[in-house]
Amino acid sequence: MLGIWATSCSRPPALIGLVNRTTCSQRTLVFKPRTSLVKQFQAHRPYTTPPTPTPTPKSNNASILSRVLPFRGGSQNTSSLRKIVALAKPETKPLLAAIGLLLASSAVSMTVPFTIGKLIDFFSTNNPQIPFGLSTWEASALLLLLFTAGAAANAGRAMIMRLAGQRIVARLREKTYSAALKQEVEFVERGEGDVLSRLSVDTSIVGESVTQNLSDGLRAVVMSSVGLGAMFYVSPTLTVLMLAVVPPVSLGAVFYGRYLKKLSNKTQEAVGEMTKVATESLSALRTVQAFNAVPQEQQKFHDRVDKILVLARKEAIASGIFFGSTGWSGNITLLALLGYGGTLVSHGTISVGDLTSLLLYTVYVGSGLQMLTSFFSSIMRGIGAGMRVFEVIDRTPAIPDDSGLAVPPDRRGVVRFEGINFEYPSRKGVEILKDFNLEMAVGESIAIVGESGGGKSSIHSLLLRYYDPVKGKVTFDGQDIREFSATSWRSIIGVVPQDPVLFTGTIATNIAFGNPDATREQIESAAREANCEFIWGMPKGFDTEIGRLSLSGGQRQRLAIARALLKNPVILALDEATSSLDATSERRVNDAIDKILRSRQTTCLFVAHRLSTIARAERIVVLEGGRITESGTYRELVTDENSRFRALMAAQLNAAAGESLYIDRVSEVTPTDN
Ligand SMILES: Nc1ncnc2c1ncn2[C@@H]1O[C@H](COP(=O)(O)OP(=O)(O)OP(=O)(O)O)[C@@H](O)[C@H]1O
Repeated sequence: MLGIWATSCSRPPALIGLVNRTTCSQRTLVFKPRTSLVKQFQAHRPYTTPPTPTPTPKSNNASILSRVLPFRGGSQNTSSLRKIVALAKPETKPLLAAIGLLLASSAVSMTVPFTIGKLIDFFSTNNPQIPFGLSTWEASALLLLLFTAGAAANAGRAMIMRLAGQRIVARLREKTYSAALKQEVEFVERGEGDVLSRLSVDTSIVGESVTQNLSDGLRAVVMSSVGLGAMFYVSPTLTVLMLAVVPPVSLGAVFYGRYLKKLSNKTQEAVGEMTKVATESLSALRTVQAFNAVPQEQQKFHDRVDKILVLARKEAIASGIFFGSTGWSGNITLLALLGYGGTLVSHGTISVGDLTSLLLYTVYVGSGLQMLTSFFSSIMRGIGAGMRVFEVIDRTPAIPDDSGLAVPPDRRGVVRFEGINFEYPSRKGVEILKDFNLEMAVGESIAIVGESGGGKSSIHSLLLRYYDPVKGKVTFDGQDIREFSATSWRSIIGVVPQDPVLFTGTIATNIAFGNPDATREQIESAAREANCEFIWGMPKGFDTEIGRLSLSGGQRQRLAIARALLKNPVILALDEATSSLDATSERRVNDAIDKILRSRQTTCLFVAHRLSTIARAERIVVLEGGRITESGTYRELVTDENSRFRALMAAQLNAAAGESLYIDRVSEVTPTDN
């Protein structure tokens, strides 16, 4: 009886979560861009997400629910529950159909114990009577039809529910993904949003809780209530005897459920730690192998896996005790029922068939109660997962991308950084830029130089509105760029990052990234302008898959330049890779830059490290202590013996080679217009 339902119980929810999380972590390894991963794990400073406003419950029902549900953060629970229910709204029709089918199939299965009882009585009496005056064949055919209809209804219910669940998950994933893509980079890149696991694991849990759980929960309610009613009908005394076992088992289930939830949370955390270790070392496999740190990394991973095992052991012991004791108490009740029921049969109070029906109904009620227990724990998990998912969906990005004015694509204007103070949200109090001022005329090219970590790339981040300044403003044509919609503002800027990311796809789709409507001609022309001649040398040319290529730093940079040029940008932000390129690559990149400077009216802001690039800019500004300390043409700064620029470049060049090498190199460079 109880033993039967206990052993038939599926894997505890916590374990399901564990498996899913592991799968998700594997996905993380595949899809996460390397740079952001490394940044995520190298960042030791905690980043606090802006608090999500806690919605207040609107209806009385909601506040009642919040008191009933044993979960922290009542109003968030109810709001999450409400949103989960709202998600199921488009599926109302299929869900209603499934509920109808569920009731039909449950009604059929509830007749099984009754039918078996009647069959036993039928075969054990001398003069059997079939109800409604049916013949044996007719009764058999009717039963066969009934059970077939029940099975068909059950199959239909399962299919409809599963499909509806998957559609809900799909919608939820898309909503979460588009909400995540609109967040400011800080939220996603620093991993605080934990977007990937919300996207894969939490959305599935929510989908399960609306469909599978709803279906199981309803079935459980039908099974236990109808079963109980039938039992009272057959024998009230025996029913009361059987019910004696319910309170202790329910109490045990509550304690077990809570313990399981606690363990499950700890397990999720431990799995998260394990994933972090694996992601870190796998994304830096070259370093791990170069330093022969494989055993060290294995040990780290082993420690995390061990932690999960310890928790799994606790969970195994708890579930063993719970299911063992419920099974034991169930079987004892069964014995008591059999003993007492047997006496009633021998006294002729009830028939053998009635006793059998009663025992079978007891099993149904038991299964129903068991299902209700897991139904509630799954609902709890669904609500918890929903809270995590809706946190992303409902989050207002710090820099909204679609509100604000549109910038006409042909608008030209002066770009000004005016009295900017800037610090990263994760490093409050550490000022990267202090009263930073810079004016860029239309079509002017400026190279920013300065010490590593001085804030050069941060200027690009402000220009692109990945962040907003704490004080001051960036203006374009006299207008604060915060007045523009971020999407529209970014559409006129071409970006060449330090470490360009190439996406899965062909060379052509990568150059056309963000410009899916670009023609092949436009793509080829941008590639030509960016000196990407290597593409024509490939057997499949522009249709070569990126995944199969191992491109050099210079090639990647030129592809990124082509990608930026295809946008026909008004402003070009180029962040030069710190690592040096080989002489040919450097020349090809510089030639491409030259072409842009000569042929376009594009305002260019270079974060430059190489002398050969720096020399190409019309103006060089030196960034020190968060502000510009020097500005001038290359020749002006290089010929001024006391210039900060000279000192900086000298320090950056090989110190061992000394001043002479520096001077040699300086004299090798032939600036364009300076
Ligand atoms: N997202 C971030 N959150 C917190 N701090 C950051 C972030 N990005 C950069 N920093 C820090 O801000 C400072 C300036 O960084 P930035 O990348 O702008 O310097 P940089 O001059 O471009 O350096 P490099 O020449 O080495 O590329 C550094 O101390 C860096 O560690």
